[in-house]
Amino acid sequence: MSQPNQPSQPFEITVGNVTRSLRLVPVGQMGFVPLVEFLGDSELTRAVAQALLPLIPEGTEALLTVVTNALPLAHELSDLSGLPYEVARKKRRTYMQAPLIQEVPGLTLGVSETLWLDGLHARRLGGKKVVIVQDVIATGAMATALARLVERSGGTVHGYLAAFKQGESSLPVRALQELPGRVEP
Ligand SMILES: Nc1ncnc2[nH]cnc12
Repeated sequence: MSQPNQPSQPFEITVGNVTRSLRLVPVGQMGFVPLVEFLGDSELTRAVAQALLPLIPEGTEALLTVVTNALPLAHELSDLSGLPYEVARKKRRTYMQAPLIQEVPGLTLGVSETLWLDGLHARRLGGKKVVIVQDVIATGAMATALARLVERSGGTVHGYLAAFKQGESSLPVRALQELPGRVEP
């Protein structure tokens, strides 16, 4: 059943020669936001990674992302740039060794979450200049939690890259485009 105040117009984005109509999804009190989906869309993922490539700060030595939607993007960016990447999980896995555990307060598309970074992977970030890679940076809560994981791993945060920025966060984010933070029905 469609929701009473569902906006009917999707939000259109173009990156390189790829255009997508993003459907608007309801989020808490924010109204509706255009949903960015990289999963299952290798064409958009590649176009975004290619566009982000020149935005990777000089001197970057590694990338850090978080499951799930940003993962294909980080993978593609790693492939194009030759930079290694690490991935924070949202579930504990039994094979993790001394994982770093980091709480993320309330997120745009959900409630609070916990991040898990395998100790073996954390060690690979040690002493490195690390750039955080995300699909969308909205409040910056996830980006800040990832930054804490970098610091706790002994690395330094060298920048924040996102395909899209949404609303105002105080972080120095490099993004391709702005998404409307709230779409009125
Ligand atoms: N618009 C959006 N699409 C996908 N993931 C998001 N996370 C926060 N905002 C988002």
